[in-house]
Amino acid sequence: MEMNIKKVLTPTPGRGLVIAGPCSAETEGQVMQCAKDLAKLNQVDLFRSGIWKPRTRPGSFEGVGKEGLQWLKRVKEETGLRTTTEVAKASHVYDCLKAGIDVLWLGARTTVNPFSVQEVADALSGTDIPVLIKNPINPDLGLWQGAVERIYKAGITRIGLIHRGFSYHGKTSYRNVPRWQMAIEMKRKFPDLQMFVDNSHICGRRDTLQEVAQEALNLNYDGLMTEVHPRPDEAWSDAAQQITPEVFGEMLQNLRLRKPTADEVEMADLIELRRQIDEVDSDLIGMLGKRMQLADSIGEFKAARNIAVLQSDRWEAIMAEAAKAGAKHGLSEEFMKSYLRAVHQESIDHQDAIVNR
Ligand SMILES: O=C(O)C(=O)C[C@]1(C(=O)O)C=C[C@@H](O)C=C1
Repeated sequence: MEMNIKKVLTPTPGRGLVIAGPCSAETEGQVMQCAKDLAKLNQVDLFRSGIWKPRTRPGSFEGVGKEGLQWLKRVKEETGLRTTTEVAKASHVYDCLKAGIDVLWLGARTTVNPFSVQEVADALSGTDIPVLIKNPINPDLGLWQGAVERIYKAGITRIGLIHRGFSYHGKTSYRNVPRWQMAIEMKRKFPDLQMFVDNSHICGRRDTLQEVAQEALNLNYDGLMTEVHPRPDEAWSDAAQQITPEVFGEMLQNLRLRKPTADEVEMADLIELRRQIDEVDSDLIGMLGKRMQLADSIGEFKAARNIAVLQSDRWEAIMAEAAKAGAKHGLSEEFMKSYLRAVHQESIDHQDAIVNR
C-alpha cells in the first residue's frame, strides 16, 4: 500500500524524542505534579497518561474516565506540554478531540482486534490528529501492519509506532519480550513511521528500563515512551515499572543517541569491513548448500531402506557439540539453538522431498 506518512513529533537535533507520564491519571494533583516535574526536565516532547485502562481482569482500577481529560487540558495550559492518551472506542476518540488532546494512541489490546481498530479509524475520519499504534499483544506483524493501514485509510497521515513487547508464556526476565526482529521488520515495511520503545511495558520493572531504552536507541528508534509517576510505589496501576521524574531525568542523561549512519570519512573503513562480511556470508551459504547436499544423500539412503527422517539421538549429539563449539567462538547459546533449529528443519524438508518422491 502506497503511503505518504508524516512525522508525529518533530525531533530536536541531538536528542531522541521523549514521551513520558504516569501509567494512569489517578488524581488531578498527581497528574499536575508529574507534568510539572517532567516539564522541568526540558526534554519531554509529549505527556502521556491513561484515562481509560484496559485491565486483564475486572476489579482492577479501570481509569478515571472522561474527567481526566480536563486534567490533561490543564497540563497543556500550565506546562505547555502536549498530551496523549489511549483510545479504544469511538466515544474515547470523540471525547479526546473535544478536550483538545494532541496525540492519540492505540493500545496493544486494541491493535490485536481489527473490529476495534476499525471503530477507532471510523471515528478519526475527517480529523488530522496524530496517532501512535502499539504492537499487538501477540507477535503477529500482520495485525500491527493492518492497524497502520486502517488508520491511514481513515485519512490520518501522522502515524507512529510504539514497540511495547509481546506476551510470552515461558520464563523470562521481561514483562513482555521485545522480539526486536519484529520491530525491525516493521521499520523495514514502514521506513517513514517514527518508532518509539515503550520500555516500561517491555521491562515491567525499574532496574532494566535504561538498558532496554539504550538498546532501542542502538537500533535507531526515534525515541521512547516511559511511565513516570511522582510516587511510583503508590501508583494505582503498574507500580513496579514506574519511576520518579528525577530518576527518569537521570536515565535520559545517561542515554546515548546514535548517529543513523557513518559519515563520509568513516564510511571508507566501514565499506572494507562490509566487503569482508559479504565474503564470509558467501562462504557460509556455500557451506550450508554443501551440508544440504549431504542431507540429500542421507535422504536417498533412508528412502531406499525406509528409515525415518528424524533421528533424535543424532540430532541431540549435534546440538550438544555445536553449542560447545559455538561458545568457543563467542556465539550465544540462544543464537546456536535458533541457528541449529533452522538448519535441522531445512535438512528435514530436503529429506522429506526425497523420501516422499
Ligand atoms: O543423520 C541423519 O540421519 C540425518 O538425517 C541428518 C540430520 C542433519 O541434518 O544433521 C537431519 C535429520 C536428523 O534428525 C538428524 C540429522
